[in-house]
Amino acid sequence: MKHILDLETYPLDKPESQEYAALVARCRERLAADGMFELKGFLRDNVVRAAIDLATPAMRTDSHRHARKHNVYFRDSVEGLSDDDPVLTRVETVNHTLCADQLVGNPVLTLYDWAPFASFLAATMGKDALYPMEDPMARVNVQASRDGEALNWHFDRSEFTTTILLQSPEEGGELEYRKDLRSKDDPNYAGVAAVLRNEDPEVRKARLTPGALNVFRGVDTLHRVVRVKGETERMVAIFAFFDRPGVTMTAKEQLGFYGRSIAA
Ligand SMILES: O=C(O)CCC(=O)C(=O)O
Ligand SMILES: [Fe+2]
Repeated sequence: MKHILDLETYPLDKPESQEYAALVARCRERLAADGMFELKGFLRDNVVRAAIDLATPAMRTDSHRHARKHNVYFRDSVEGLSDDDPVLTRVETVNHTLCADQLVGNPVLTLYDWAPFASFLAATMGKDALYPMEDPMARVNVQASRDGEALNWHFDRSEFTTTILLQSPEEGGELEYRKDLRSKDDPNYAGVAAVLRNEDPEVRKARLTPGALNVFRGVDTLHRVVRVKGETERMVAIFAFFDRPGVTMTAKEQLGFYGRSIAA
């Protein structure tokens, strides 16, 4: 793993060490303060390059182009809101996805299956454990956004999202986010509508660095990727972990997300 990750700076292989404890503490502080932490240079530069080179040809020919209109909840309706409520304004998302079965040999999969990675993420999130999925498609995705495209405003369905940016576009592609916009007890619809109108001064923009590990609390943090501009596509690896082992998607979910389905 030392050829893939910078284990001198980020000693994920030494969970008993003081350095590991200090790293976990730093990540937890950032999560509490910013709703996000970023570990720059986590994936080694030559590995980032290899991950891009391996994914790019398949991205051109085999990726699933997913274009959809959705609201921030990815739901058709929300109890207590009329269908024309500004909170349910539909925004457009376009991106291109490669699934784990199309990433064979890619170092992002090697990282995903390395158990200390899941343990480290769990520790930063204050969880006892996290487990990789058993779904042959959903485990790891590499998503590309091309000129004029982006993942639009949404809350995540899972509590945390774990990504590594592989390639930045020439322009755009930043992660724009509004921390703690809602909570379990308060959906803050007025606040959601204000962000959608571009009227919330607390929205922040993070320019992610290729190779950096990024973890954020997307369940209460409204976020989007800024529309990409230019020839170079934005490419990001997205890692799916759950707090129980053996999670899979149904065939219907696979079809909905990826336009095809394969059995686990
Ligand atoms: O592409 C990114 O940086 C964010 C991805 C994201 O928000 C998601 O997968 O839910
Ligand atoms: Fe998200």
